[in-house]
Amino acid sequence: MNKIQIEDREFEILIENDNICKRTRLIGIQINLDYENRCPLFIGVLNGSFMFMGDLLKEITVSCEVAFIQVSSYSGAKSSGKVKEILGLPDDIHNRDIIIVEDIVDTGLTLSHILKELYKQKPASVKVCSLLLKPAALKEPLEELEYVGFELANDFVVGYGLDYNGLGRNLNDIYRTKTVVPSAS
Ligand SMILES: O=P(O)(O)OC[C@H]1O[C@H](OP(=O)(O)OP(=O)(O)O)[C@H](O)[C@@H]1O
Ligand SMILES: Nc1nc2[nH]cnc2c(=O)[nH]1
Repeated sequence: MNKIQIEDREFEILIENDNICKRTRLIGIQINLDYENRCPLFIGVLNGSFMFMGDLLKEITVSCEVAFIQVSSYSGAKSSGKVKEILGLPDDIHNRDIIIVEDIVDTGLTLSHILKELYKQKPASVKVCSLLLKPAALKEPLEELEYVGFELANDFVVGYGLDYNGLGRNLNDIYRTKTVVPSAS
């Protein structure tokens, strides 16, 4: 299935599931080496990370724990407008080795916010593992970004956990918005 339609948008295939699995296996091997004799706590950022987290964890052989958080945006009472709240953040991460698992890092703003909250509990270490990264969209460098599956251009992508209007998360492959070729006139 090279082209798909979700609501008003057409998408074309970008990364096949086979390649995602191969890359995930390599990331898993690297994490197993880096965390030998440690017990990292993997924290997945919902909703998008659920599929990557599941497949990544199958490759992890070191002793580890798993948790999930969700970052919700809502209009707070503050006049500054949007406030982001982190739901489900474990409160016992002092001195723990944390690996945050994301499906995608785009501007990096979501991660920056999560990292700021995590550091308040003084963990031993924090690294980020993201399946996808859009380097050109990053607002500022993220030194915690240690494991990256694929670097992308600034296209909107869906599938393998990522959604368009809530749809497409169940797709096995990753698709990008089809480039519209202007018709000659
Ligand atoms: O780097 P950023 O520009 O902050 O974007 C990255 C965030 O966007 C997506 O989540 P989204 O808010 O779409 O929620 P979802 O995971 O529930 O789809 C993704 O899962 C990241 O958490
Ligand atoms: N589905 C989806 N969510 C995102 N969040 C940040 N960038 C993206 C993207 O390209 N696709």
